[in-house]
Amino acid sequence: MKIAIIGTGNLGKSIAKGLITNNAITTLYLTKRNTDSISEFEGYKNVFLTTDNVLAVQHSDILILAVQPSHLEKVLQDIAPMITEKHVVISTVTGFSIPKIETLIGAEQFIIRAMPNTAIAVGKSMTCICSNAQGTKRIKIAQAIFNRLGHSLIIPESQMQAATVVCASGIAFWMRLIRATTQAAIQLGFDAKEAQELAMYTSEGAANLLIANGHHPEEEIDRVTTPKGCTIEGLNEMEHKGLSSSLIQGMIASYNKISNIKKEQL
Ligand SMILES: NC(=O)C1=CN([C@@H]2O[C@H](COP(=O)(O)OP(=O)(O)OC[C@H]3O[C@@H](n4cnc5c(N)ncnc54)[C@H](OP(=O)(O)O)[C@@H]3O)[C@@H](O)[C@H]2O)C=CC1
Ligand SMILES: O=C(O)[C@@H]1CCC=N1
Repeated sequence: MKIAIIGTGNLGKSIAKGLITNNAITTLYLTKRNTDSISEFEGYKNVFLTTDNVLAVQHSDILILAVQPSHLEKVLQDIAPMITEKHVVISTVTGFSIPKIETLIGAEQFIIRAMPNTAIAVGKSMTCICSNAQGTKRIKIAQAIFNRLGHSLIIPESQMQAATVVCASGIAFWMRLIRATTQAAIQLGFDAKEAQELAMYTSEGAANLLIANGHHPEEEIDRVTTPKGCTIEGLNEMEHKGLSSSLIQGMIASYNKISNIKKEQL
């Protein structure tokens, strides 16, 4: 696949790492205005770094847009004349709707929105995908890319804002939970490195139990909470202090912020 990542920042670099590690490219063009900060990708076979978005578009079939929301309109205006029927345009940009992308490059183009997360760098992204009417003809290509770099789900565009919070911001939320678990483990006597090891692999085990068994989390919790034991004591104390409630409220705040980002684009 001939892929270009337009805007190789935090997310773009993560996607590039995932694509390179998984041998998912024929050529890969990585663009940003200052390419010094992506010099780590120099020297990879068939990977090209450039400040020239138009050049990247001309040499690629799949265009992954990963600039900040306020930069996307100008980027699309610049590359629109170069976009042809060979291109599939995949935007990862938060709050920038498909109808708005259509007004800038044309509704006849294959337009897909994808919401991956930074775990794409290690082939473990949960990526939600939607498309315009034309893009439904190419959505399998996007799914193939994102399934190679993790797990994907096709959703209606109306759910993209929620998917951004749960999956993309979700990485940061889970990191904070893992950090808090690590801090507790240190207080309970482990050194910092061991504490993080315990937190990381226990959270991986919890997720894998659900993935493998398809159970509801409470079913797995019931297997751990020995009557009158230490686990239910800890869980109930966490709930008295608002663990579930603060997570839910944080995610709703995150969701509402995206509405403001959208208004700023109007
Ligand atoms: N970070 C994440 O985990 C996720 C981010 N997203 C979305 O992805 C997008 C990028 O986010 P993130 O990676 O965090 O942001 P970054 O700021 O890290 O990356 C954006 C990159 O775009 C480059 N850029 C800006 N203008 C241009 C231009 N005209 N041409 C080419 N490149 C340009 C910038 O580099 P330079 O200034 O050198 O040009 C910068 O490195 C956002 O829209 C965000 O909502 C979605 C899911 C997850
Ligand atoms: O924080 C943000 O706005 C972007 C979108 C989701 C992850 N990072």
